[in-house]
Amino acid sequence: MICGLHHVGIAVHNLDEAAGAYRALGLSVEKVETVEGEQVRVAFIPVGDTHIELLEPTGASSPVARFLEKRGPGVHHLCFVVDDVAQAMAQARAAGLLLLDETPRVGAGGSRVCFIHPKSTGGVLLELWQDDHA
Ligand SMILES: C[C@@H](C(=O)O)C(=O)SCCNC(=O)CCNC(=O)[C@H](O)C(C)(C)COP(=O)(O)OP(=O)(O)OC[C@H]1O[C@@H](n2cnc3c(N)ncnc32)[C@H](O)[C@@H]1OP(=O)(O)O
Ligand SMILES: [Co+2]
Repeated sequence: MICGLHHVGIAVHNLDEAAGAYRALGLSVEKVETVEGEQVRVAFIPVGDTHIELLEPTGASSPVARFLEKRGPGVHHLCFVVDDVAQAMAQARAAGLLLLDETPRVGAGGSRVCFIHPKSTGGVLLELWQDDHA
């Protein structure tokens, strides 16, 4: 079951520079971490019940580096919080969506996540997120 919008992922060349615009609006940047598996450095900016996730690539083969090359900086994905990622994946698979993961991968903060290919969702990369520490 989808419980909410956890974050909107934004691809940026430089996380610290990009954070400036959000700080100028009075938002605060929290939880900066590197997620090795995705080759990204991320920062979470709380906004009400959801977050902005800034994504800076840490290597040339990062999916975010490829995105920046092809499309430039901007909105990269939407991430839904789910109560049971395995169940949400099974539901998405049964509906014919193209999952990028057979089993959940490790996301930010040790979450368990799965991505859904944008070509099966009308052009938007989706992430399903189960937070076991919440
Ligand atoms: C830390 C973690 C977390 O929050 O916990 C994160 O979010 S990590 C976030 C970073 N990690 C990820 O994104 C992991 C999952 N992503 C991937 O595996 C990849 O980025 C893909 C989504 C498969 C796309 O890769 P790639 O561009 O190499 O594939 P492709 O050549 O098959 O691309 C097919 C088409 O999708 C488009 N495309 C690529 N990325 C897109 C995106 N983010 N949103 C919408 N469209 C996108 C391409 O421009 C291309 O369009 P045309 O055909 O029209 O040219
Ligand atoms: Co994300």
